[in-house]
Amino acid sequence: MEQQITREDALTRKGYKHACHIMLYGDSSAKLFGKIPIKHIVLITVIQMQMRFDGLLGFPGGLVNPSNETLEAGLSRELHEEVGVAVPVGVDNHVSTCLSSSCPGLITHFYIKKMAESELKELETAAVAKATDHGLEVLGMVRVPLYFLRNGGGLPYFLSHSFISNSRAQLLSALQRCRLLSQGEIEKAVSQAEQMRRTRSGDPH
Ligand SMILES: O=c1[nH]cnc2c1ncn2[C@@H]1O[C@H](COP(=O)(O)OP(=O)(O)O)[C@@H](O)[C@H]1O
Repeated sequence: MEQQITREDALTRKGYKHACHIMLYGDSSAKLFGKIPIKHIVLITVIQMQMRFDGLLGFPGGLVNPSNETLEAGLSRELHEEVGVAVPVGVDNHVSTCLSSSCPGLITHFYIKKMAESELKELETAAVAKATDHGLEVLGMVRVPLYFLRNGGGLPYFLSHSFISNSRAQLLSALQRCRLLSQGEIEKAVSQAEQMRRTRSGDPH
């Protein structure tokens, strides 16, 4: 469990690195196979370093040096490199700050921004066509499937993949905070994903 601290406390601590990541999401009227409502688009990026070596998923963003720029300006700069368009981020988009348990000396800041479906689609196109990091640090943008299909398809399968740092916990708390899924649906997805992980590893417990 990551230790939560305030954004202000984080900025007074000396000797820490700061990583800022963001969940960009929006409502969608599209339907999968013409019948399963997509409801919401949640973008999450696959980052090159993790993809090359262990295939991890994470949110767009990166390291920011608060002595050179504000956390939000640094996050906007990282986003521009990764998605190829300017995405303004403000303090009002900040949702949590944690001391990383997996990476000592790292503080992770998490942000959420709601966008229009048209803006998200433009961003997905630009991420391939214009982003300087495309094919390098970022291998591609993927959408999180927020629905349930038969045999664990959709969100449970997605959650059974590997995620960098605390990004999986950030995703789950954001789904709840933004009311994109009910608490019961989130618990169902987490338990089905856990079951899949056990089945794959051959561990029945
Ligand atoms: O989506 C995320 N949520 C939380 N922490 C993350 C996420 N992605 C990466 N991190 C952590 O932040 C650190 C720096 O992130 P990233 O690799 O995106 O920055 P960089 O591209 O500037 O090197 C990583 O080493 C990892 O521990």
